[in-house]
Amino acid sequence: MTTATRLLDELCHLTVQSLESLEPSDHFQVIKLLGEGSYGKVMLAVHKKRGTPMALKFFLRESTSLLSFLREYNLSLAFCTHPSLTSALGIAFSTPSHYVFAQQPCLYGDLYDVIVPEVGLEESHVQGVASQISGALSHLHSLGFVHRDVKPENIFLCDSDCRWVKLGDFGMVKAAGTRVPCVWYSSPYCTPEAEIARKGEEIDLGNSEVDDNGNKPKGDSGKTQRMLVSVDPSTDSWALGILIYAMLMGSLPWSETVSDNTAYKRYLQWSNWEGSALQERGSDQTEDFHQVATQFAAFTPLATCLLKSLLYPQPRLRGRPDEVGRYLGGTWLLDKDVNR
Ligand SMILES: Nc1ncnc2c1ncn2[C@@H]1O[C@H](COP(=O)(O)OP(=O)(O)OP(=O)(O)O)[C@@H](O)[C@H]1O
Repeated sequence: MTTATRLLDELCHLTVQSLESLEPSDHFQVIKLLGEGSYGKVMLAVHKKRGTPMALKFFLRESTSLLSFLREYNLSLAFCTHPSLTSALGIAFSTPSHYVFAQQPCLYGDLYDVIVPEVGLEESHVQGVASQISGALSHLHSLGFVHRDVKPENIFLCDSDCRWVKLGDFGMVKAAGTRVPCVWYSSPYCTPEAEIARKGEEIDLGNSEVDDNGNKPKGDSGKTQRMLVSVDPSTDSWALGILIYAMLMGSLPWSETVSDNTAYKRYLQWSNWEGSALQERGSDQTEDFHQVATQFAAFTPLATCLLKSLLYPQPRLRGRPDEVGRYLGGTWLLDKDVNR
C-alpha cells in the first residue's frame, strides 16, 4: 500500500462522519443534464450563493455502496490535481435516493463524440490529447493508482476545439496490486491478459452479488464469480495505445484482444511476438508471420514504434504512459489517402 492509498482510505473514514443530508434545490440551481452513467446521472448546476458552476454527480444509492462513492469522491478531491484529471470541488452530500458530489464541469462533451468514424481527429489534436492523458495517467500511477477505464467516453472536453481534455470517471480506479475480479466484457481496450482471465472464467462457479467495492456488478447477471487478477498500471498503457489508435484512425484495430480474432492475430504475427504470444494463447497458427498488419499501414515508423510499445502483449514489457512524450512533435500519420 502506498502512502496515497493509505491516505485515501483514511479520507473515506473521515468523510463518512460528516456526509450531510441535503435537498439539492436549496443550494444549487440545476441547469441541465451533462450525461448519464450506469450508476446515475451528472447535472450541470450553479451554487446558489456563490454562483460557482459545477458538475453534480448523482449516484443511485440502491446500486452504489457508500464506500465506492466515498472512494471516487476523495480520489477526485485529494489526488486528481493534474490539469487533465477531473477534480472534485469539496462538496459531497446525500439525499434519500442518491449520494452526490461536485466536480469541475467540462462543458464540451466527450472525446467519443468528436472522433469522426473512419477519419479520426486532426493529428495535432491527437498528439495534444495523447500528451495530456499520458500526463494524467503518469500522475495517477506515481501515486499508486490505476485508472482501468481509459476510453474516449471517459475523456471530457474543456473547450470546443479539443485542445484541453480531462480524464474522468474514477469508478474503476484501484490501487496497483489490489486483487479484483477480471473484466466481464470484451473490448479492444481490454488487455490480452484480461481477455485470457475472462475466457478462463466462463464457467459458472456460484453466486456473487457484489463486486469488491460492494456494488452490484454492471452488465452481467451477478451469477458468475469472476477470477481475481492483480491490478497493474500496464492496463492503462494498453488502453492508451488503443485510444491513440482510435484517435488517429477513427476505428479500432481489432474487435477483441484474443488470438482467434483475425485482426489481432495479424498484429501479433507482424510484430514478431507471435511465438510467445500465440503460444501463451494456445494457438498453433504459424503461417505468414511477417505480413504487415494492414490496420497499421497508415502510421509512420515513429507512431508505429509508440503503438507497438504501448500495445506490447506481455504486460511486464509494455511501455509506460510517461514514455509518450518522446514521440511527440514528429509526424505520426503517413498520407492517409495513399494508405487506405
Ligand atoms: N465533470 C464532468 N463534467 C461534465 N460532464 C461530466 C462530468 N463527469 C461526468 N460527465 C458526463 O456524465 C457522463 C457519465 O459520467 P461518468 O462516466 O462519470 O459516469 P459513470 O456512471 O461512472 O459511467 P460508466 O457507465 O462509464 O460507469 C459522462 O459520459 C459525461 O458525459
